[in-house]
Amino acid sequence: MTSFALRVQCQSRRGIVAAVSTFLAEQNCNITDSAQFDDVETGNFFMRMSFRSEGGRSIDDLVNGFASVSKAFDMEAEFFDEAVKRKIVIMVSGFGHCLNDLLYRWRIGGLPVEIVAVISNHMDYQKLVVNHDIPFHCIKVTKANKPDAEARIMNVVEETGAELIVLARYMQILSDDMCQKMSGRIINIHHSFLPSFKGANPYKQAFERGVKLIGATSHYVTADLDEGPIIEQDTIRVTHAQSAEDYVALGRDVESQVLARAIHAHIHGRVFVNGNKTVVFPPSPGSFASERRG
Ligand SMILES: Nc1nc2c(c(=O)[nH]1)N[C@@H](CN(C=O)c1ccc(C(=O)N[C@@H](CCC(=O)O)C(=O)O)cc1)CN2
Repeated sequence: MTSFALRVQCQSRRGIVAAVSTFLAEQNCNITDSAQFDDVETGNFFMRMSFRSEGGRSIDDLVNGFASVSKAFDMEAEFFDEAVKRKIVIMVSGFGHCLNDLLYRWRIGGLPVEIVAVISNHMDYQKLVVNHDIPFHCIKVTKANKPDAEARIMNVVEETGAELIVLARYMQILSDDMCQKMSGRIINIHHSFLPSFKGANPYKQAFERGVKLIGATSHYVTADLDEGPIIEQDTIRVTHAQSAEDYVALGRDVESQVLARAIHAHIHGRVFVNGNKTVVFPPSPGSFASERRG
């Protein structure tokens, strides 16, 4: 029995949930999980439903059948098969802890994606990546060659059919054009609890400010550096006795965990961009793939 999901966003009005659930029942589908959010400030409505098709309906059957409901409520609607793995490209610079964490989670089945390529502006992690039988591309970036370098990056994305780029501590600022072209399809991990300490060296900034908490933020990438819609965040405590170098070491785990949570939410269709914010629905039951030995 196939497990599908449906994402809906539209202007809020009465009857949306009733119309969608009635449609699914009429298609012999059994709803297994449902979440919705009615943003009274913006009038935007968001819904995500997981369901099992007990009548052998295909995605195309559902899309075609749903057209009248979608039109009636002027919806943006997307059906997807929850078993189909999203294709992702991971990008990294000099700090490889998030990449390493993602590769481990992927290897044990904890991150159900297809990693179609890893791209870096350094060679440090070429062996690690190739040892996972994943294509590795080293694309050096300078201020002079940035347009050409980004063209090569986009070539990898297009040739592999990647739906998502993950910046796993990739430390190059992407052009406005690339951010526009890939809007909602690039996730970054920033090593601070945004909006504090944007830009380069956030741990140094935090140390000089004398904070008692450091953190990490995963967000969609926009042209405005580290200003994109936030998907996930977390923090850990620090003390007066620790240095900025200590923060770098202490921050690794929280950065890796925050990024993994953000990617998990995105690939399961649980994240909706709502202006400069996001709506993030909780994981569906059983959505954490059964892990196996690493
Ligand atoms: N257009 C965007 N590009 C990137 C974003 C973003 O939000 N919008 N996030 C960054 C990641 N990042 C912090 O998380 C970050 C990366 C790089 C820099 C920076 O100042 N880089 C300098 C130096 C680069 C180098 O010497 O290697 C630069 O690019 O000129 C600040 C913050 C990823 N890209």
